[in-house]
Amino acid sequence: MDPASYKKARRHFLKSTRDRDNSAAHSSDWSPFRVAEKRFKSKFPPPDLSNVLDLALLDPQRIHEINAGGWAGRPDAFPTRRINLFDSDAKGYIFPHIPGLVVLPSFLSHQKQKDLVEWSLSEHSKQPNETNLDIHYILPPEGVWNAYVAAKSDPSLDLHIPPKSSVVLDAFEQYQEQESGPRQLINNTPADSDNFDSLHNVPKLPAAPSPTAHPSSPATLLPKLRWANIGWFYHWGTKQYDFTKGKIAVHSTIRDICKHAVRAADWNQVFGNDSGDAGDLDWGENGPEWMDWNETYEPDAGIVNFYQTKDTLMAHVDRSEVCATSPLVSISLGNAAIFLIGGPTRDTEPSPILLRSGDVVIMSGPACRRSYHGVPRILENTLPSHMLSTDEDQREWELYEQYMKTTRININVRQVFPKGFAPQQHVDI
Ligand SMILES: O=C(O)CCC(=O)C(=O)O
Ligand SMILES: [Fe+2]
Repeated sequence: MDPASYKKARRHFLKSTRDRDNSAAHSSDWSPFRVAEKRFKSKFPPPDLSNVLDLALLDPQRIHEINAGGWAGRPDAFPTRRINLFDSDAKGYIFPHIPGLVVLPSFLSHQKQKDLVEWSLSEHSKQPNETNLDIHYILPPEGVWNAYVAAKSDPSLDLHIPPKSSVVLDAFEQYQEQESGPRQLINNTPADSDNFDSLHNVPKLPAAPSPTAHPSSPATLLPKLRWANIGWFYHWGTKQYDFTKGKIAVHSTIRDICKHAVRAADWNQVFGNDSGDAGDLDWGENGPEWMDWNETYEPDAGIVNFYQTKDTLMAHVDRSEVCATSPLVSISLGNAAIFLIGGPTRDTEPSPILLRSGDVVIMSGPACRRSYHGVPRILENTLPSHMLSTDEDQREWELYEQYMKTTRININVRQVFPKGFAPQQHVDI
């Protein structure tokens, strides 16, 4: 080795050793949740999934889907219990150490999964529903997906979507631009019925558009679509809902699926006297509410998350909803993911669960509903074959298939207010 190459190789070796030592020093400070996130994020070497719960392995009809994707966990990674489901051929599972978590693998038919992908992109990701792209771009009314499809079929219809920062700002907007500093992590106060008025009165400034965004085609913006709001508007800056913008009804397709999932679960097995630790939960002043969910559960907010295979969702708690115990229903579509769920702080060791297309997760009750959770990994190349186009839908589905090859969609639906509660009657809106 010539002296220059030797020096270079040595520098590289010393640097990588130093980096390793530094990260080792930090890793002792990492919370168990952070350690798990790091482990599942790793591309080289790929993560070991032997401690990941994979309930699809219990279903002979899903063996092809599991083998084709090349990733599998274990059906017994941690203790589970089967529960009865009403009015559904699917199966339900609960977990003694996470009271209130219910997983319904394959709850949605293959056709329903395709319908929901279509709904998420074509019907929902456009005005009046807000998306992350609306913060930075003046999107056409048909939304980024439909603009992309139109340009594919006729290139003369391709658009240059202008960024908002190129638009001349009025004085008020300029003032807001100056006010908004670097992005800060906001630890929001958990909402409840007593602090509703004070949270509602916190000013909610619009997010500042990126000054570096430039005119872009729908095809370049589509992979940057990250979320689309459902129902009550969520304000990311304060992590609170903004009731001044009014309410958009939750689409009947989504509402029906969520209600069906909540009615299907036998809540007596989840929270009743024979449910072990779940019987000791602190439900707050109104006491246990699960007995009434068949009547009182009414979704009114949520988000559609779009993940490209490199994307992750860091550990968080969804605590902006006044209803702190009512079910949150979460639908997985497309590529599979590792979902981590822990406890009230990041110091609880999280349980990893492999979620596949068509699976539904319900987070409910005082413990689970306010537990840390996140998605550290989308498992690449796991789009199941039933999400590919068929002879019949070849033309319409081709672009969906292409997009979904690198995508996972999660429809995450919540209840902010008790059924029938109208915030307009409590504050000036
Ligand atoms: O993608 C998921 O499975 C979870 C999403 C989530 O936790 C959220 O949107 O709050
Ligand atoms: Fe969440």
